[in-house]
Amino acid sequence: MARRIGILGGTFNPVHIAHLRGALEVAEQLALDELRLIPSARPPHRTAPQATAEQRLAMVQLAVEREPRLAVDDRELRRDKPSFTIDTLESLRGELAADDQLFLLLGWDAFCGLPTWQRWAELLQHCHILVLQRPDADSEAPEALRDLLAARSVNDPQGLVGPSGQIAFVWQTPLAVSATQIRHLLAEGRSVRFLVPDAVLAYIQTHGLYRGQTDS
Ligand SMILES: Nc1ncnc2c1ncn2[C@@H]1O[C@H](COP(=O)(O)OP(=O)(O)OP(=O)(O)O)[C@@H](O)[C@H]1O
Ligand SMILES: O=C(O)c1ccc[n+]([C@@H]2O[C@H](COP(=O)([O-])O)[C@@H](O)[C@H]2O)c1
Repeated sequence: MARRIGILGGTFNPVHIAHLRGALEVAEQLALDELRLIPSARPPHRTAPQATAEQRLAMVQLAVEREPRLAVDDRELRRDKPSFTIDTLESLRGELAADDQLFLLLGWDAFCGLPTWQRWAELLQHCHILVLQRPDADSEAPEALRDLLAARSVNDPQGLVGPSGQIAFVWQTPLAVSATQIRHLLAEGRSVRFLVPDAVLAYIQTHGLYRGQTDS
């Protein structure tokens, strides 16, 4: 039987409750067999984060360790080049059966940036795209995405058929939390308790991450 696999890529600098809650809610709503969080080793559109790829991976591993619906995939740390999503999808597809369904989760802000991604027009050959609403983001889709949305979007994520090729919007509990906000709070010496899992908070404290810096 075809499997249903979701992936959420991110810099996860650090991973926070909106990533985790969104991933869990989508996994439940779409009855996914697996939802993998994939830390970006070298985020293509950002300056290098202060936390190393290994530290960001470790925080994601701690965050999901007691949640059987969520898993971590470290393949982007095993590639010695920028973490392009098309490469990740091609590599995943090489491990799946042809009829397995692959769902790429993107927050609204990430989705709006799609036309700037490496070989972006090929992404839907490998996966469906699930767009997560994000309360802290602008609402207009860029012009470059209008035709794609008109041709490929379906109203109900339950209506996504086949292994790849369509776009749907998914509901998640709106959480206006960002990693930027968390880094800023930590730089100011303030608490981020309840914005990240306790195990992630302990890791940040043990490794002295995000102290005295205002970004990245
Ligand atoms: N609060 C949120 N609600 C919905 N989606 C989110 C939220 N925060 C992040 N995402 C999505 O999760 C994915 C990974 O995000 P990322 O690791 O860049 O976190 P971030 O909080 O956006 O980080 P930063 O503040 O450093 O830009 C992206 O697709 C992003 O849109
Ligand atoms: O493939 C690309 O060109 C590309 C460009 C920008 C971002 N991405 C991916 O999008 C995900 C979210 O990125 P970010 O920078 O918002 O954390 C993460 O998995 C990145 O690797 C991918």
